[in-house]
Amino acid sequence: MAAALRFAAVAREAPAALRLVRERDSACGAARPGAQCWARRGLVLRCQSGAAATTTLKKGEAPAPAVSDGGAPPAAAGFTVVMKFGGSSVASAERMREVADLILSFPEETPVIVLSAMGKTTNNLLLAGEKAVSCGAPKASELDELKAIKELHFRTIDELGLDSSLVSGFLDELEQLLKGVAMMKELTPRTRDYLVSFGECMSTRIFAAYMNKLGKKARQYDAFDLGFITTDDFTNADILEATYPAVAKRLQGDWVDEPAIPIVTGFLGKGWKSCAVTTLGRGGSDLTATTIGKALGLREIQVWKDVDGVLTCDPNIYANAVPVPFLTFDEAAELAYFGGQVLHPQSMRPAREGGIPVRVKNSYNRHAPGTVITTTRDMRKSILTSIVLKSNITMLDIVSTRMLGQYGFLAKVFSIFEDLGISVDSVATSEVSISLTLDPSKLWSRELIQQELDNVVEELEKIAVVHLLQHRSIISLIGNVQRSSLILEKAFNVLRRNGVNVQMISQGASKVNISLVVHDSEAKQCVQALHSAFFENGFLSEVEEVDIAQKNGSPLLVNSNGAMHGN
Ligand SMILES: Nc1ncnc2c1ncn2[C@@H]1O[C@H](COP(=O)(O)OP(=O)(O)O)[C@@H](O)[C@H]1O
Ligand SMILES: N[C@@H](CC(=O)OP(=O)(O)O)C(=O)O
Repeated sequence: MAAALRFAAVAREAPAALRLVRERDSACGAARPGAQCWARRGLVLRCQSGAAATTTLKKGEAPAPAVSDGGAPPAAAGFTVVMKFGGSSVASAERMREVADLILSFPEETPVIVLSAMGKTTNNLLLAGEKAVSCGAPKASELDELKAIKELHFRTIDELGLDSSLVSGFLDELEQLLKGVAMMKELTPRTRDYLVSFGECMSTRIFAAYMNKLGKKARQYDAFDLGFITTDDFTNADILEATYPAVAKRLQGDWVDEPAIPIVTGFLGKGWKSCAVTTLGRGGSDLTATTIGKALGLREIQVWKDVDGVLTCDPNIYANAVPVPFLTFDEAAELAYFGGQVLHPQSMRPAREGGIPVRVKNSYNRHAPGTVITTTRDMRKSILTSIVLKSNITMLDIVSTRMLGQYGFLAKVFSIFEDLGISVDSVATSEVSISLTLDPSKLWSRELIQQELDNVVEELEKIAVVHLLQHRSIISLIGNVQRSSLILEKAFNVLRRNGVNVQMISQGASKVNISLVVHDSEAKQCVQALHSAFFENGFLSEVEEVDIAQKNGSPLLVNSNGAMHGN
């Protein structure tokens, strides 16, 4: 009774806020009530009471696009490139001016523009949501992060000479939403996705308005209304196949009706069952861009960042990192998957499938050549391409309690991970033992981490002796694994000289990545030492010299520092 009274009192205080959260979390409480939902080929269903959830599609299977006439897309609109600008590129009015100028400096292109949220807006939204859960409704309007978001967006609008009504509705709704979260004392993954969508929804509206003010016709799109159809895995949704024809049809159709540069929200989609706003995982705007590139069959996909391309290592770990001019999709995907934050882990897939080059450029230094990512490249002179660090991972050493020659051990181990829904990163095996690392992003994004680990260990202990090793790092050496002996020889020399013991080694089937597991406390120092050995001390020319000597029949000599030279 007391609880009911309290609830009624809160509801009176801010009914709009509660309604918002309830709408979000109801069966189909999408951003647009009654929004269309993609469910069956040739049918357009209204999303009501989860009606669309009646189909039996599995994850990865594609529902049909939201087109009921089944017609071919209209004549190609002539889009040539997609240009994605990340949060750092559009962090202020000044940056938006710069980006507009950059786009206009390519008059020969007909681009589709994808934007992320301004600056640190996504982080601020997430933090505001988390604080709202425990701050109490009256304080939700006073959260520092909300103030920072309001201040940034109003100031940007003011400095660009635009109308504040472009974002004021969003900012009011955002405040109501945070109050709602505060009242409910709960932030579900679904509400979290809706919450962060405000960032991209506002940045794209501001930028489109600014382009129009400059006299360049632009049209804003929310990806969840454009045809980005995803799984309902809130906070980390996968894009479904139906997205490609839906997006192509809409963008091309609109262009034919009235040409205007599309300005699309990155990072967002629409869950195919829930019809609610979903997000593609942090940094997901890269994936939005490559998806549009493939959908339209564009000549090139450009991702504009705040660095001169993909670098030889994370510049925050080691400032001597330098740009890598060329990468293959395989190399870029491994680099992203193993922790290189410069690209979203899934973003290479559409580009690879469409055979569309991806160019990583610096919006702060537009003339720098950047990195070009393609299907193949000349590997003859390539040894190591980049060093990537993924910290704070968990490693498991699993030793079978059965005797040698028992079959089915690996299968049993992996079925335990499958049953518990835990993803494995790197693996090294012998007949009776397995060492493996667990994907931290999968664990971090969920609660009860320790409990999950305890469950894994408990299950595994039924068939094996298990050692759980935490605070480990994976150092991934991305490069030409045709030269793996050379890479390993050099790497182990460096690590030995630094007194580091490698705890696990794994070379994936992709043949572009050798992973070494070390203790977290040694990891950064290892990356720095490896970087200076491979990239800073003439290693490549040293190897070339040796290659030539070997071709000429002279023996290979290695000195006490691990350096090689021909005779
Ligand atoms: N190997 C790497 N090469 C380039 N940048 C990297 C690398 N590893 C980590 N980074 C970090 O990634 C950042 C760029 O990615 P991101 O923040 O997603 O850019 P944006 O938000 O502009 O899309 C860089 O500022 C850099 O700090
Ligand atoms: N704004 C989202 C999506 C994104 O791609 O951002 P960025 O391009 O700034 O990494 C995020 O911060 O995750």
